[in-house]
Amino acid sequence: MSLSFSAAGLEVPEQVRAQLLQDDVAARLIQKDATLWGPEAESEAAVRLGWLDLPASSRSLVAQLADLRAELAAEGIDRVVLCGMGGSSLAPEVICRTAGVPLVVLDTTDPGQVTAAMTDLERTVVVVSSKSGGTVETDSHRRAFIGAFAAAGLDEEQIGRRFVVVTDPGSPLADTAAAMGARAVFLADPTVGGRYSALSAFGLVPSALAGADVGALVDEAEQLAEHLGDPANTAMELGIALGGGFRTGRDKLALADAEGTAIQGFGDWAEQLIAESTGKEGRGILPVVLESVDAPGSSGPDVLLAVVGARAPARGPAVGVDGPLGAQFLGWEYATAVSGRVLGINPFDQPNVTESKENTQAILAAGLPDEQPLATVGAVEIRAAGALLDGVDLTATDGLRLALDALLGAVPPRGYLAVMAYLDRLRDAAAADVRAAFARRTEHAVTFGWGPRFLHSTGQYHKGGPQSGAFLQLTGAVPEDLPVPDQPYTFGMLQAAQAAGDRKALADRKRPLLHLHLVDRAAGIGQLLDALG
Ligand SMILES: O=P(O)(O)OC[C@H]1O[C@](O)(CO)[C@@H](O)[C@@H]1O
Repeated sequence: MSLSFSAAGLEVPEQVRAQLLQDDVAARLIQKDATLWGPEAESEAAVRLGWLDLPASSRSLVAQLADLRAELAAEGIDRVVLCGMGGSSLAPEVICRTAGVPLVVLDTTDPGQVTAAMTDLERTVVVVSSKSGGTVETDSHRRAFIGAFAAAGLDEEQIGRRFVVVTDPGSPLADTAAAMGARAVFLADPTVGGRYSALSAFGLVPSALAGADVGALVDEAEQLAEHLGDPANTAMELGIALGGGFRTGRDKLALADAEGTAIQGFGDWAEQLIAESTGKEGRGILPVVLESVDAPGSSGPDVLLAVVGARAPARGPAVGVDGPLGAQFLGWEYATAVSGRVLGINPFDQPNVTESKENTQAILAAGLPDEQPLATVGAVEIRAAGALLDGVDLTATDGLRLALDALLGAVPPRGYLAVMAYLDRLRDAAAADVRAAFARRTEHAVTFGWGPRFLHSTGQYHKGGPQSGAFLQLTGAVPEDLPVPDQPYTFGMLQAAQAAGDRKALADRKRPLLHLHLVDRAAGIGQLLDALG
């Protein structure tokens, strides 16, 4: 089966469909017509449409990866750790979860989570994936693992053999990989952007090494690719729904895996694709990843529900996209590119992501800010930007709830609340429950992201999209920090600088922001959930 599309209760302005048809968008897209997104996007689009070729061009990787997996297995190496951010790790995570094979994904700077990944080293291979080769999180992971292997007694040559690298040709990481004698280096197609790279070496290498059937993924995508020139193909229908939903005020896309579907966690991948592609120039579609189809936030006046792995629920407004994972990846990429044309933006750049990165670097160089809490309630230090908490009695017994209510009250009409947790997403997993707890208390869309991972995803939308967000930042105490070898900072300092850098980017935009620092993470999360009822 390829991909099927269904919709319920969604009224798409006829003009959206008619215009796409009249402009011959389906045929022009598969011919890689870089003029589809306007003159300003043309030069970027000209070097960003290679993802359309991947169902054919990635096939040669399949046998090569099976051989590499067998070679590693023969040496007793069967545990795969993937270091990569955003487009360099989100697809492998969905692929491996869906296939039910273990893959340790490191897309964090949390010292506890990084330390916990450095176990079972005798059977571990580390895949370092970075398109640019310059992403600080990924480079820090690479350094930490080199240190850990050395501490375990491996010599330089043996250490190099524990690394597999995926990067673009000519990137600094390609040089580093050669210098460290990496076991294998996969140079990806540079005309494929990070969030469109699921079916490239970025998606396939770690997944295949972990044991997923990547040949099947390529087959599934290829079956859909054959139809993409058809003006009424299913991916085009999805693109029309996304763009048409936006035009009718449904600019929040609630994403859920269908109950019982084999596909696991698709929303986290689609979130980056949609947020980074469309959230710019003051507009965009905000993806809201739901815990289930019926979770709070699945409906609302500005919400379009998208169910992955089933038909659209009759209650609508909703779309359903059914079909295997390989086809889903390609179909959503195509639909996002189409919706970019409807929105009138360039779906291939991420102009506001560098800002937080630059803030992080500046803070690391200048030293972390010394911020004093406005109040401490149990395990939670309350900090805020601007006048958000003016007049709020934080000394009251329910001071924390009052602060949270003040934040909710600051969400503008048709706005959203973003919860951003710079915590350990395994040990502090309960923090994610905050999303549904908030969503039960408000009509506004509520999103949740783990920092710094969301900086490479919804972070673009927060800063480049409509300025209608209110933000809750969670940070936590670091009981045991971890050095980043040969750098003047630790993981804990990097994590804190990333959080502070993003606070600055949001404060510069005068966005309402509440910062809660959990001096005891588990107790603080519990308190927060209690306060939200
Ligand atoms: O693969 P890289 O270059 O390390 O980038 C990781 C991620 O960072 C971003 O470039 C921007 O945050 C994403 O678009 C990308 O997927």
